[in-house]
Amino acid sequence: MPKFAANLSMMFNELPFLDRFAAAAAAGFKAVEFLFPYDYPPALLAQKLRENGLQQVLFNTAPGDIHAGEWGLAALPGRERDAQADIDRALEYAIALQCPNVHVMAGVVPLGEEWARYHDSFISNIRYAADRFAGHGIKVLIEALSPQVKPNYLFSSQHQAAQLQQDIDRPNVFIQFDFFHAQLVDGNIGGLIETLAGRYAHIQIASVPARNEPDDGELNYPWLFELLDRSGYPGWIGCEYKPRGATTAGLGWVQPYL
Ligand SMILES: O=C(O)C(=O)[C@@H](O)CO
Ligand SMILES: [Mg+2]
Repeated sequence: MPKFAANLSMMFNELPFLDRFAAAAAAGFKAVEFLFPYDYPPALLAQKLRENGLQQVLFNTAPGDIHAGEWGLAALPGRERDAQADIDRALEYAIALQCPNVHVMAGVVPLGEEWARYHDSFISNIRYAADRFAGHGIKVLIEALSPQVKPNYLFSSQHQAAQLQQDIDRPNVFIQFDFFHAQLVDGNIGGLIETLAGRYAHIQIASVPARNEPDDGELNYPWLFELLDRSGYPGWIGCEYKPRGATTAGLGWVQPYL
């Protein structure tokens, strides 16, 4: 049976952020993920999780200067100190929130820059994160982002993610397999579920192409959920979608699984 985590950055947006925990629990979710915890002290977020009987299953390292076009620092040559400080800060939150996965965001490669230099910085910073997190049993996740959402991100394909994972060569580094991006870039989601089995530790879902509830569009989600079960996927599935209307009104698709 698939296990679903509410994404509190996208879902329950009708409410202030700290109220979304209770709303997710009231809707029947047992786990949550979100992009960034850094506006709140770790103890406050831990309290929200505890009060609502929720498990935190994923968050990201800080994005850097979003207004300057940054979306993660781990691949940026010359920014190693900042990237590693962000990784250290994420580790503090992961420990406080008992969160098993942290997505370490790579960053954007500006046009005209040499991709290989960014690749090498990414490998080195992800190894740093993996070694820091290993003693705490925390996994480092890397995620391919489609150009439609994040142009010139370091990597966009699941095949690149798999190659990077191999190059990084650390046992606690896994792919964050987002079906929305994967369908836009690679297709063949069923084939990827099977060929990459064991190499992804977290999944995210949304309809394609609208990125709404996973009950419409190109992907047949009930079929994919069965395939994930058959493939023995043990992890969480993050609901990283933009509700078409009120969040609770769009939860019909998840009712059989909660
Ligand atoms: O955009 C996504 O997809 C994510 O999962 C974010 O965490 C990173 O852009
Ligand atoms: Mg995602």
